[in-house]
Formats: sequence, C-alpha cells, structure tokens
Amino acid sequence: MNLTELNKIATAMVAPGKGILAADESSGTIKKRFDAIGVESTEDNRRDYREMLFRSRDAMSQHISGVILYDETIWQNAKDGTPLIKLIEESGAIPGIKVDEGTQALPMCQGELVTVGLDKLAERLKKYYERGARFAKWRAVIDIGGGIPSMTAISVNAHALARYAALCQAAQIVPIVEPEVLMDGDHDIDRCFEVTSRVLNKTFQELRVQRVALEGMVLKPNMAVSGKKCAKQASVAEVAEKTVRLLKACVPAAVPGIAFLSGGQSDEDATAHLDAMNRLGPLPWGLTFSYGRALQAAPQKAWSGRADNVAAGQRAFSHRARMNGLASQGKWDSSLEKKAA
Ligand SMILES: O=P(O)(O)OC[C@H]1O[C@](O)(COP(=O)(O)O)[C@@H](O)[C@@H]1O
Repeated sequence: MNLTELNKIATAMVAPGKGILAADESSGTIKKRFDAIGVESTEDNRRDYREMLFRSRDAMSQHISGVILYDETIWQNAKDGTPLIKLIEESGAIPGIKVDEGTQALPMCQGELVTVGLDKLAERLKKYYERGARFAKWRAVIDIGGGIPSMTAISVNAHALARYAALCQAAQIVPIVEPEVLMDGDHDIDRCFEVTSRVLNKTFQELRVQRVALEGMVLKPNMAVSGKKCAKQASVAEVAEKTVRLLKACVPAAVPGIAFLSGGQSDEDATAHLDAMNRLGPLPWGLTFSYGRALQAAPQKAWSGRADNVAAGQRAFSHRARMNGLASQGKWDSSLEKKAA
C-alpha cells in the first residue's frame, strides 16, 4: 500500500469547493427514481441519463471531485462509444465504485440489516482498479426504532465496513466508509445524535483494530437531524452545531475528509446544513457533500427521459453542484437559489 498516494486521492476528493456525485444507485433504487419521473429503467435509459450528468462540463470540472459508479455504469459506453468512465476522467473528476452488494436481514435481530459483499471482494477490487476506479464505497444501514439499533447490528456492520476498508487500501483504492443512520422515524435530533455517535465510535474502533490507515480514507456519514416524522424539526443552526460537535468528538483529525450523504433531506436543506457547518470552521477535516438525491432530484425532473431536455437537465445539475460547492466553503446564500429560480 502506498499511503502517500491514497492520502493524495482522499484529499482531492474533498478539495475546497468540490464534492462527490453519488451516481451509484443500485438497479432497485434507480428504478424507484425513474418511476417517479415516468421513465422506464432500461439499460439505455440509465446510460443516457448518466451520460447527461457526466457530460455536464461546468459542473463536472468545477464542482465535482469524484463520481461513485454502479457496476453496470463502470463497464458502459456512451452513445458514441466512449467509455463513461473516460468522460469522468476527462472532466478531471476521479472515478469511484460502489462495491457493497446490498443488505440482508440480520439473523436474531428483528428488523435490522447487515451489508454484504466481502466474498471475492479482493478480486473485484483488482478489476475495478484496472478499469480506472481510484476509490470505492460501502454503505451500512442502521435504523432507529423501538429497541433498535442493537449493539449487534452496530458491531457487525462496523466490522464489515472495516474489512472492506482494509481490502480497499491493500488494493490501492481509497475506501469511502459510509455508516448511514437513517432519518426515517419520529425520533428527535438528540436520539439521532446519540445513535450516530455510538455507530461512529464503533466504526473507528473496528477501523483501528483492522489497521486501516485513517489518512487514506473518507468518511460518509449522515448529519445529526430530526427523524422525518418528528413533530419538532431541528433548525439549520441546530443541525450544524450538533453535527459538528458530534463529528469533532468521534472522527480523528487524521481523516482527510468527511463527505455527507443527503439521506432524503430536501435539496436546499442539504445545501443549507453543509454551508452552516462550514461557517463554524476552521474544522480538522474537509467537510463536503457526497449526495445522491440532493444533487440529482432536480436534473432527473428536468430531463424526464427526453433527449430534448438534456440541456435543461444539465443546467439543473450544474446549479445544484455549484450551490453545494459554495456550501462546502461556507459561501452559499439562499438568495442564490431564488435568483436561479
Ligand atoms: O441503491 P443503494 O445501494 O440503496 O444506495 C442508495 C444511495 O445512498 C447513497 O449512499 C447516498 O445517497 P443519498 O444522498 O440520496 O442519501 C448513494 O451513494 C447511493 O446511491
């Protein structure tokens, strides 16, 4: 393992003004997104849609540091035969790959999940590296509810995340470590804070035990937010203050960067929260975005599966990428959203 090189890539992934485009929706998830805009989820439609994003020159070259791909996409070619991964490289962004294989029910733990995909992972990483991937992603899912999460679920998921991260670094690939505490439910922000802190502490304990070099990874956590169905929604200032406090307590300064998932927040909330956090700096790590929905909901709607909407889709994507790029530096203002509208 060349740690200097891993650290260089991890640092570039969280460069000021830039963040990560999470375009790694699995087949089931992209179908849900396409259903919402009335587009059939065929291989060609998925290709056309993602090609539209990767050919958004301004967004890709100025605000996107890296793109997380799904297995299908990394092997796919654009309409003119250019590999999609080449489009990403040519824009200056770093290609990455989702390597987990989804979740399964965790035995003995009613309602809880464990992420799978460790079998043959070393072989798969080697192939992805040869294809050009320089970072990878693995997402663990922790749900909050009556009596959950159990320590069992937190523990097995943290163990798997660390196993994955160590395998990535041995293959010269930067691991994005993503333990997601879901925002579904009616719990308040303090419950989310408490569960997320348990999850992060266990994850870093496992990373240490399995000798993962913290300088060569990126953390992709949820923010401390109120559950979607909680009657009292925390303000932007409270989310920012509690999330930064939580991360300072749990994430060692050796980690070059933290890139948040959006988790179902509205586009503007995800941007406002990131901006407010960066205004609380200086912080020990780069703090940016690795959004799926909060970057793509607008371009998906604008595109709606029609070739004559590609320019509109690219404009919508560029706008969200620019807004989040500003938020990653604490320079966003809500008036910029109104102006664009
Ligand atoms: O399709 P999956 O594997 O459930 O992944 C869901 C998505 O969750 C993410 O980790 C975060 O996305 P969001 O920002 O929409 O929450 C993405 O990288 C991924 O596409």
